[in-house]
Formats: sequence, C-alpha cells, structure tokens
Amino acid sequence: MHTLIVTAAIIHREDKILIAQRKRDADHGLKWEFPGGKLKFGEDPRDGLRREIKEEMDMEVEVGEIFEVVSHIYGERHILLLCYTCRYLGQRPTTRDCQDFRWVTPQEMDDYDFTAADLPVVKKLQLKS
Ligand SMILES: Nc1nc2c([nH]c(=O)n2[C@H]2C[C@H](O)[C@@H](COP(=O)(O)OP(=O)(O)OP(=O)(O)O)O2)c(=O)[nH]1
Repeated sequence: MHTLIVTAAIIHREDKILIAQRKRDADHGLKWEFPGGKLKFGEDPRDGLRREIKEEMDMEVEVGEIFEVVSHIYGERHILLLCYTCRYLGQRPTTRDCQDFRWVTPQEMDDYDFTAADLPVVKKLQLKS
C-alpha cells in the first residue's frame, strides 16, 4: 500500500477545457481524465506537470495556481491528485501518449466516463461555470 502523487492540468481555452482519454491498456483504460501523470521523486509538481503534458500531448502549457486537491483510494492505491489551472499557449495537442482528447465545457463533461478521483473536480468546474 502506498500513496502516489499525481498532477493534472485544467487547461482553459475560452469556455472549454482539455480532457484526455487514457490508453486502452493503461490502468483505468479508456477513462477520461485531466492530462498529467505521476510525480517523480523530488520533482517540483509544476515541473512534473509540464513534463507530463509534453510527454502525453507534445504540448507546452503555463502552469498557474492550484485549483483542487483530491485524495482518492483505488483499492490498494492511494492517489493524491494535484489539479492546477493552466494557460493554453496555442499549440495543438497530439495523442502522443493518450487515446484521444477533446475540448469540452464543464457541462459537457457529464457525457464522458471520468476516473473516480476526477468527479469532485468536474463538479467544482461545473459550479464555477
Ligand atoms: N493524469 C491523471 N491521472 C489521473 C487522473 N485521475 C486519476 O485518478 N488519475 C490516476 C490514474 C493513474 O492511476 C494515475 C496517474 O498515472 P499515469 O499512468 O497517468 O501517470 P504516468 O503517465 O506518470 O504513468 P506511467 O505510464 O509513466 O507509469 O492517477 C487525472 O485526472 N489525470
């Protein structure tokens, strides 16, 4: 049993936010999430998030303020999810290490099957929109 720190990006483009679908063979395969990934030992969370967005979508973002922190347990795994508000810098995302991606409004997020840890984040975005 252990705790994983995961960073995730809430990337705004006008009234939409970028969401990514996990690869079929990943854990939580084909679920939707906010782009990001696991923090490496000793890494600054904002640097880790920028690295993950580059690896996953070949895109640069400016990482801003923390939006939400979620503590969630998946069986034997405890995840601490750090969600940061990010600024879109105009580059087109790619599916370098994700199945798919979409730009959606918070209300449209109801149509996507998100990982369980993300549900409070989706709710908070919907309340704010
Ligand atoms: N990136 C991301 N991961 C999330 C979210 N919600 C959520 O429960 N997770 C979980 C899914 C995974 O178990 C874990 C993140 O792992 P990951 O597989 O995306 O990270 P990674 O790219 O560093 O992984 P790896 O393939 O290099 O091992 O956190 C989310 O919104 N974004």
